Amino acid sequence: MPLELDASAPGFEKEFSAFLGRNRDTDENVDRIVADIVADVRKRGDAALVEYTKKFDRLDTDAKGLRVPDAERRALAARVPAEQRRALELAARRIEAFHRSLLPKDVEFTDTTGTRLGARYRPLDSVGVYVPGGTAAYPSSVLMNVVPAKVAGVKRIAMVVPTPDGVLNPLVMLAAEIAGADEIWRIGGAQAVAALAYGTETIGPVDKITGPGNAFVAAAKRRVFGQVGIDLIAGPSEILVVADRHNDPAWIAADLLSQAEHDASSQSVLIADDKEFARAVGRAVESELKVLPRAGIAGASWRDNGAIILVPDLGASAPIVDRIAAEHVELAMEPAAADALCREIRHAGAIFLGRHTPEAIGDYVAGTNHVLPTSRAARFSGGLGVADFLKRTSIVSCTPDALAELGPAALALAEAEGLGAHGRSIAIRLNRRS
Ligand SMILES: NC(=O)c1ccc[n+]([C@@H]2O[C@H](COP(=O)([O-])OP(=O)(O)OC[C@H]3O[C@@H](n4cnc5c(N)ncnc54)[C@H](O)[C@@H]3O)[C@@H](O)[C@H]2O)c1
Ligand SMILES: N[C@H](CO)Cc1c[nH]c[nH+]1
Ligand SMILES: [Zn+2]
Repeated sequence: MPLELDASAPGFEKEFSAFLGRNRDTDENVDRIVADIVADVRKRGDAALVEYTKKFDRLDTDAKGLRVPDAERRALAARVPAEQRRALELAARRIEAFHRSLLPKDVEFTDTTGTRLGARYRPLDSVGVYVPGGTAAYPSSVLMNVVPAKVAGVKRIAMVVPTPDGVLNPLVMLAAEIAGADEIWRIGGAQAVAALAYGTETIGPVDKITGPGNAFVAAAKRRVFGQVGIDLIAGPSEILVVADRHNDPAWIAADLLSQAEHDASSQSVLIADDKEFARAVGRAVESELKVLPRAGIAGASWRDNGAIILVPDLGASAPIVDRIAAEHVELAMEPAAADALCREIRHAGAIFLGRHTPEAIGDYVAGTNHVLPTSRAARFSGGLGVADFLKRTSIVSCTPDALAELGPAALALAEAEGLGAHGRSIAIRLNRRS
């Protein structure tokens, strides 16, 4: 059974804080293992990459064999049945359309002094896209990363994906083809992140690494940040369902398990205002676990990281939702109630409204991005978007009059900071001594 909490009970605050404080993806062990792998790949390049790929993915190849040749990609992609191809194409079109709408516009602004100020956006030169593949293949994650990178105009997109036992997934290859990845490398985990960050003899380094992954991938991204940019920490998946008693318990159970089945470290939480309904959902989860293909992973996740929280009033549950700051929040209630609660929620990666918007629709075809912040990172971060593949440059242009107006204040501040050369570079243009 998962943890059961009652928000009206006296010990709630202590138990809830302990639940929030649990660390599912940054335990010291993971960090230590990842530190060694990253340092080793940085030092020994391809030789280390090949060794770790053999150890973790059971792929025995030399460095040349790590790159997927275009012909192999095409041959595999051609095997994908028409229905799945159409589904991927539909998803790609919808993701592209939504992400085009997120493209920021350059800004130009002239203030009252005549100073021209601007901000312009330019695409990154190169990105490395991590596509998970350790326990399941994620063609949808290929689209979620590569399509926005293309919309932004990134020139070089290097995709990495682990291939357990050396098996390449045809749908992942097709998704890479549809979205337009430039390079595909069959590597994963911390070693892939390190190779993208520092480069090896065969893999050119990139400027930024994006994409979700397990705890090892998330820890590696944290570690290489600074050498390269990273998008956000998109680790083991999470779902928080706020459901009233008018839902079918089987629907809610299915939603909770949809994220539990990703990873034993995933987190599924139910917030309900009716004890009998919450119990019925718990029973429905147990019965669904008897037939689910990934029941081992989903069951472990539900029992170890799951929670059922009883609240007196769902309409007032936003503060609890915010403290969990989940990757996905589902509001399974009447549309007006869902809209009202949605307005109150401040911390969530994505919010799904109403009884007919299961989170899984956002994983695949809604058009929004499924690479979203986990481990409460929704407090300070949103999901992956076009902006992650762009950088902003500020532009400043002063006329002589504008400099004459603004210069004295800058000069005063430079003098206050004791930075003489700063002051001089302004004063010299104002024909003054500083
Ligand atoms: N938050 C999001 O937006 C989002 C989106 C999609 C997927 N996900 C998450 O991605 C993850 C996918 O995980 P996965 O494991 O299937 O694939 P993965 O590609 O993330 O990880 C596989 C790699 O992990 C490394 N690894 C595994 N065990 C290791 C060990 N003991 N020591 C060192 N390295 C080890 C190996 O190198 C292996 O290649 C799940 O946690 C899922 O929830 C998150
Ligand atoms: N739910 C995952 C994000 O947390 C994304 C995904 C990919 N495939 C299925 N689901
Ligand atoms: Zn999912």
